[in-house]
Amino acid sequence: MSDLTELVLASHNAGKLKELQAMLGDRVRVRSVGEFSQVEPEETGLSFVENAILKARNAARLSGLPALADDSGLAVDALGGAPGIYSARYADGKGDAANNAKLLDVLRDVPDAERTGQFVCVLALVRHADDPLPILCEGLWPGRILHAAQGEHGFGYDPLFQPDGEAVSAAELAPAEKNQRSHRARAMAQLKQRLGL
Ligand SMILES: O=c1nc[nH]c2c1ncn2[C@H]1C[C@H](O)[C@@H](COP(=O)(O)OP(=O)(O)OP(=O)(O)O)O1
Ligand SMILES: [Mg+2]
Repeated sequence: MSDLTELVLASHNAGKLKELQAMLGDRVRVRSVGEFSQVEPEETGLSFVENAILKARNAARLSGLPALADDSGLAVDALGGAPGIYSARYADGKGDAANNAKLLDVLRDVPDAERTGQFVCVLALVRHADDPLPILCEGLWPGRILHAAQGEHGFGYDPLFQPDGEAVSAAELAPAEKNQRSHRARAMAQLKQRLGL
C-alpha cells in the first residue's frame, strides 16, 4: 500500500482529526469524511475493532476513497474497563465536559492506587468499502485518573488522565509530545510501518 496517495479520515471529532493529520504528515493527501456527509454512523459494534471497521467502511462508501478510522476510548480498571467503547457516549451524548464530570463522580471514593486505566486506540484502514482485509493496528497508553481536570490541550478525557511516566495530565502535554506518546501515536506508528510510509 505504499501507493497510498489520498485517503479519507473517517472521524467527526475535531481533536482526533487534528492529531491524525499531524501524525500522517504531508506524504498523503488527507480528506475528512465531513466533506462528504455530516451524518455519523451508529457505532453498533461490541469492540473497538468492529466500530473502527464500521466507520472506515462507511467513509469509504461515501467518498470512494481509501478510509482510515479511529475507534478509541478510556478503559478504567476499577470500572471493569468502562467506559471503553462507550467513552464518547458515557454521559448520554452530552459531550466531553459531561463525560468527564460523570467519570470524576463515579470514581469519587476510589483511592489513588486503584485509579489505573488506559487509553485504547484501534485504527482500521480499508482500501474500499467492501475491503475483505482491513489493516488493523492498536495502541495502548496506560496511566491513572486524576481527581480534578488539569490542562487545556487535547480533547476528551485528556485533562483527567495522567499517563504513566509523566508528571502532568495528557492535556498539559504539548500537542507534539502527546502525538509522540499517545495510544493513537502507538497505533499510527504500526500503521505507517505496515504501509511503508
Ligand atoms: O486521545 C484522547 N484523549 C482524550 N480522550 C480520548 C482520546 N482518544 C479517545 N478519547 C475519548 C474521546 C471520546 O469520548 C472517545 C472516543 O470515541 P470514538 O467513538 O472513538 O470517537 P468520536 O465519537 O469522538 O469521533 P468519531 O467516532 O467520529 O471518530 O474516547
Ligand atoms: Mg464515535
